Amino acid sequence: MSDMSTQLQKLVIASGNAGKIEEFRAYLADLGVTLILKPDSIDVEETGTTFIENAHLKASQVAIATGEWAIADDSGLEVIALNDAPGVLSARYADTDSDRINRVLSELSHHSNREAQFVCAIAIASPDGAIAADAIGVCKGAIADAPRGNHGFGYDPIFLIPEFQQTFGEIPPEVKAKISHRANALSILRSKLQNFVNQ
Ligand SMILES: O=c1nc[nH]c2c1ncn2[C@H]1C[C@H](O)[C@@H](COP(=O)(O)OP(=O)(O)OP(=O)(O)O)O1
Ligand SMILES: [Mg+2]
Repeated sequence: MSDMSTQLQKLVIASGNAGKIEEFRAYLADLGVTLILKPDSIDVEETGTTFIENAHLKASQVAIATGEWAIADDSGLEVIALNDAPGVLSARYADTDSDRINRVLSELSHHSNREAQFVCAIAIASPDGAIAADAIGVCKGAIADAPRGNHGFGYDPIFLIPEFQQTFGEIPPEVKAKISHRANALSILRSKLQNFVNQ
């Protein structure tokens, strides 16, 4: 691993989520690495019980399948009053984004505690599938009474940042990029990557 600076020129984004991919492109634009998309044909089963396990699975398997470095993200919403659900099952909580949002809102309607956090685990794997670095980031907030705003993706319209009294659906993307769980995880990961990326 001593000559990584010459190895890491291309990086596959191991995700099929257009919202995440857009954020990765923005957050990693200054890395000086060519970002490539994962082919749709590579589909990794998320069999882990934690965000970090699933991030490792996605990064390793996409790296091996493409023969390139790969970066993966496994993330989700933890609602305190729902015992941290939907958690790792966030993407599988219902069939569509709006159904997933409605399920959280209806399950939370009986509770007064609306505290929640987004969690993001990120892993980067070398072409042989070995995990070179990983990191976890969180972003604390609360669940809004109803969806608000059109920015972002997934649960963003119901994720309220108390400091702004706005949801991630209302907050501009460049502000989300400073405070999100994904931004926090990537900043930790980047400090670990400094040894092998020219930045
Ligand atoms: O910033 C976010 N803003 C809103 N919602 C978010 C965010 N970050 C994660 N989420 C939600 C989307 C999905 O319901 C689940 C992630 O599930 P997760 O399996 O990691 O991603 P995914 O299946 O959508 O794409 P992929 O696995 O191909 O990367 O949490
Ligand atoms: Mg997924």
